[in-house]
Amino acid sequence: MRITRLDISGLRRFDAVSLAPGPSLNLLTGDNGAGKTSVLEAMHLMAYGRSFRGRVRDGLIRQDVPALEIFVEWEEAGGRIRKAGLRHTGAVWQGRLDGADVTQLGELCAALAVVTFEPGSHDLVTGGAENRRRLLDWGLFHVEPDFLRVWRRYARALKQRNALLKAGGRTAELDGWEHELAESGEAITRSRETYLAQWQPRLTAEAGTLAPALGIEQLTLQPGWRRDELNLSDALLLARQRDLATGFTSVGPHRADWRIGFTGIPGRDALSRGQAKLTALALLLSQARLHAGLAGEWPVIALDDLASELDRAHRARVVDDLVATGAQVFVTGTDAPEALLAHTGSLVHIHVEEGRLRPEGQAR
Ligand SMILES: Nc1ncnc2c1ncn2[C@@H]1O[C@H](COP(=O)(O)OP(=O)(O)OP(=O)(O)O)[C@@H](O)[C@H]1O
Repeated sequence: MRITRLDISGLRRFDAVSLAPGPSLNLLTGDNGAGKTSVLEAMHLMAYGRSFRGRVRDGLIRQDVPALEIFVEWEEAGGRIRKAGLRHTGAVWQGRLDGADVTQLGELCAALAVVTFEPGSHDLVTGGAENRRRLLDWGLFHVEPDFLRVWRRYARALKQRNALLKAGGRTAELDGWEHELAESGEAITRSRETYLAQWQPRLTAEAGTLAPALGIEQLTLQPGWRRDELNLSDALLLARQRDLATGFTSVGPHRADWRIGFTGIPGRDALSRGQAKLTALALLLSQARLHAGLAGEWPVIALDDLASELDRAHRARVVDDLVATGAQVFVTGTDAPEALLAHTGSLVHIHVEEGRLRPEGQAR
């Protein structure tokens, strides 16, 4: 998919700006604090319902306005033009998709696919399980039509069971919600397992060029309970007394994680910061490639501050590979990385200056 128009207002320092990106490489340059990352944040917000730098209420809305507004128009591989709008006050949001109101933010997120690599992405590798779970489920939300429905069913049952646990829980009611949890939770886990198995060879190939010394070969799901010994229904029953004491559900796919297997180093704790970044990039790019295979089109790729994240050789390799795929790519930087200038024919260069956007070369 390719974004053909992006309007942003009231986001960080932007008053109201509009961008008509090119179909291939888009470079956003400008001084520190000019607003380059904010452009990627706007796309990310539409695609994920949150920024990679925190929630909307944590400072995303311009100081002097009540709400931020984003409008994105994009073209799908088959030529269909899609439009999405989002207005967010930090507490309340309104969304539109293709001219109709949406009731769930997830509808916007399922429509627009953006993969973002940013300075915090190493957290996917070295940080806690939540971001990894979210990344895995992002892939599934986009390619498995029923996944969102099953996931919501699980989330609802989990909320109900937790509420019952806190209230001292009656057995019959707990039985009912545990049945729901077990059914939907097993389905979520099967989907995650299948997806990871499809992802693994692509990750191995991507990591083989980006970070061959690490020997990344395996992706292993940790389902959130001892699945090799018992099914989720039994695991929930077995955990019930403990869960009644603590007031929350201790087993299930909401506690899942997945691990990357390294043969070249002892484990993820041995990764340098740069290696953690390369591993995260390999994860994101291989997932984008998997998405392209399963969904039939590449997601939009956003690479924030590429020059400070990667060395010269890796920058060139990543940019060259992405240009060859035909994906639409956005790159930010204080200067134009030489890796991009090698692609002048397909490059759209935008200058970001004090919250304004100007095609490079155009008079101020
Ligand atoms: N809520 C807000 N209201 C007004 N201005 C804001 C708000 N939040 C952030 N800003 C300003 O918006 C700008 C955000 O810049 P952004 O992080 O997008 O810049 P950048 O060009 O990517 O910078 P860098 O190169 O330093 O990473 C900063 O100047 C910041 O001070």
